[in-house]
Amino acid sequence: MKTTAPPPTPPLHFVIPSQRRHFNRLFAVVYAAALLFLFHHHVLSLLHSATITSTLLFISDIILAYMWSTCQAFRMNPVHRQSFPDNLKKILDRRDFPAMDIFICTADPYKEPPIGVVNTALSVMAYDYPAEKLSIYVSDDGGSDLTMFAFMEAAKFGKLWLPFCRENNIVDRCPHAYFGTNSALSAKTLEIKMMYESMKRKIENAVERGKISEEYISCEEERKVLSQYWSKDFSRQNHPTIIQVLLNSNKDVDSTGGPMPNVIYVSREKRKTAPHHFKAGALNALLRVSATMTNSPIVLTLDCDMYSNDPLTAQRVLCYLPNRSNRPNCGYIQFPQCYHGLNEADIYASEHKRVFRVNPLGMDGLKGPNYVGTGCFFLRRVFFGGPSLYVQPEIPELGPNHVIDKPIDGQEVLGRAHWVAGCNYEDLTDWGSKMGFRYGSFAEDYYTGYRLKCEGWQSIFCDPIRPAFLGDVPISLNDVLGQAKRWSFGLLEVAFSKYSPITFGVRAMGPLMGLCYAHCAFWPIWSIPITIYAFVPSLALLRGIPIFPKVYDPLFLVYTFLFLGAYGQDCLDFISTQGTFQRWWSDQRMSLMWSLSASLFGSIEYTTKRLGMATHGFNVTSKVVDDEQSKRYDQGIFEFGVPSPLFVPLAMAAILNLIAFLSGFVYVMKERSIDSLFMQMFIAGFGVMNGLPFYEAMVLRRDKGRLPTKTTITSTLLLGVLYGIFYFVLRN
Ligand SMILES: O=c1ccn([C@@H]2O[C@H](COP(=O)(O)OP(=O)(O)O[C@H]3O[C@H](CO)[C@@H](O)[C@H](O)[C@H]3O)[C@@H](O)[C@H]2O)c(=O)[nH]1
Ligand SMILES: [Mn+2]
Repeated sequence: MKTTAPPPTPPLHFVIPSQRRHFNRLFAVVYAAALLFLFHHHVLSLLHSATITSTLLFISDIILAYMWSTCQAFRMNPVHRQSFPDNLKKILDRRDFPAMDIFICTADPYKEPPIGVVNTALSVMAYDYPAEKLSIYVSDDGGSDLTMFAFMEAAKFGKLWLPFCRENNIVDRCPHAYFGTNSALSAKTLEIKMMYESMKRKIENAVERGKISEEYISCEEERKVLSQYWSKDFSRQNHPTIIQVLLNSNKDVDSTGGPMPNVIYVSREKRKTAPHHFKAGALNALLRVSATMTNSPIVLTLDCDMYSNDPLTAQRVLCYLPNRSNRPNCGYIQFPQCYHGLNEADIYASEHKRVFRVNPLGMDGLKGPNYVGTGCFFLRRVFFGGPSLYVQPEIPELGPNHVIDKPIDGQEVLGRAHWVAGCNYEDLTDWGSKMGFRYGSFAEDYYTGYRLKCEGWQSIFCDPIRPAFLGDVPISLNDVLGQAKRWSFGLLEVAFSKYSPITFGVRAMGPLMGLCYAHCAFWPIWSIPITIYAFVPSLALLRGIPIFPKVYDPLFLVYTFLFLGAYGQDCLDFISTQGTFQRWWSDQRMSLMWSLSASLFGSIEYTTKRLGMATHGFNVTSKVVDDEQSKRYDQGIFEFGVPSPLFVPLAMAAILNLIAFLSGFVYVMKERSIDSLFMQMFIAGFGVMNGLPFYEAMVLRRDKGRLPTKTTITSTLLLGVLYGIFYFVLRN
């Protein structure tokens, strides 16, 4: 009898190990040997005569060596993936696509303009996916009628926008992005554009005036909903739960009669007496509310400033989830954070290429990337214990297998939804500790992903050529540093907790994965060596004191190799992930600035918190753009403007390095030899190169974004004090 082979199934994805792994492994061995040589020398010279400078340099080099060694874990086995959503239809009928719940967080209508949040929502409502299987949940931690109003408008506009995208096969399904880039418009398109502009005007007008004009409220029903916000004791920190089903896929249809996705607005209850755990708390409230209403097996989390850039993304995820990935226990698919509107040099290194694009490739070759807070599709099941250890929620209706057979706008469902969004609901439950998004760190994304990995979940990194999501970046240096300060704080909370990756993580998920997480958690301690290297060599240079080996010393070669090796490899990693040399230069400069300022302040704040001296809140990054600021940003000019303490250590280092370099030059001319001071001259010169935007902002610029004179003066005075201390220390 003839047997016929089953028809070959077309591939949904494949994975290719990076060729670079061989080189990386070899290079790691050579580099480690050089490090041993350096430390051999350090120990000998400390034993011989320990000075303050040599001790400080020793400490710096230990930390740098720690950062380098842990970083190697990312380099041992990077992989690249490709997925083929086009093949999906040959395997899976559209009717069998799993349902998805999409969470969008917003927290402040003045820092996060509602029109932006609406654009994000519309971009995912218009996914190329059966609309009735999508439910969009908006979490409004700002408890604002402005956001509610914006979404009422969006629900109406969506009924035109979705069929329009479908019929015209639009790829940019974020209206703002679409109308911003397309100029030749047909009559139909112009009509939609006018509708969009009119919605935008209303929403922006309401935000500008802080209240919604009478003429914008089109019916009694809308007034009733909005008036909930207008009661006397309603405030952002004190209000009852508001849940509003704005679109119901069982009832609402678009302008062509096709189904619409569910759109549900949620503002969880807030009381001043109950902790609300910031974004993690908001996401957990959404997890529960959505469980009572739709309970889809797949959950996407999105920040309000990150819109979908590719309608196929939800289908792409089905190439991996559920159970199609060859990776056992794969619990989530993470897309990188990519951004639009970066200036050419990306002066603030807002791409965060290492964190979002390079390191995840390395982790994907192990057990998968970490969660980065947005653009991540989870199996709902991951929020209820490890793959083989189910943690039962306190009521069975919240469990991932619970089936809902009641209408989402019925009393029974809504009643339960309100109850689980209550601010005391989590008391005495496992939410935030064993269930849901984890509490205890401002980097709730990092921490949650980390704990899921410890429980045995794995993940997949998906970085398609057309970015799946595009986000906004902060465009002032103060915002950029403020954001990095919050991250530093959050990471230290994990690094020094009982779940520290270095002790707990390494055991729970194996050495290489553990080292990856340990590298990130301790990232803020870069501030120690960078601060020391920014100040100590130059202070010594000012007084003509050599502290490094002379040029013909073999140790000089070791230093050169270590510096060039680390920088060179970093540059290679960066450029080979669609980077340019110019952007790499910005990236290395920002790394120095984050360490010297954001991490330094983050560490100080963390210490004061641990000592019980202060408490801190989650400072939401502003997404509002000032026209003048934005013009300067586009020209690649640094934006200082405000007299922020975050600028002070940076300005101090910039000034010191310049003076030291010049005075070093004078010494060298006098002595007619550069041998003993070369390394310090080089370090100061390097500081000057990186400090160029500062000199310009202090002296040459006259625009509003210059460095405030107050900051320059403060920095100079503090530098004087530092020099005084150093002078005193060196004499003794
Ligand atoms: O109490 C809060 C505070 C914030 N958010 C939301 O959290 C998101 C992220 O806040 P944002 O100020 O934009 O933080 P970023 O620094 O830009 O975000 C990065 O860092 C955060 C952790 O610090 C992660 O949650 C983000 O996903 C990640 O993009 C936004 O959608 C906010 O609306 C809330 O819902 N409730
Ligand atoms: Mn953000």
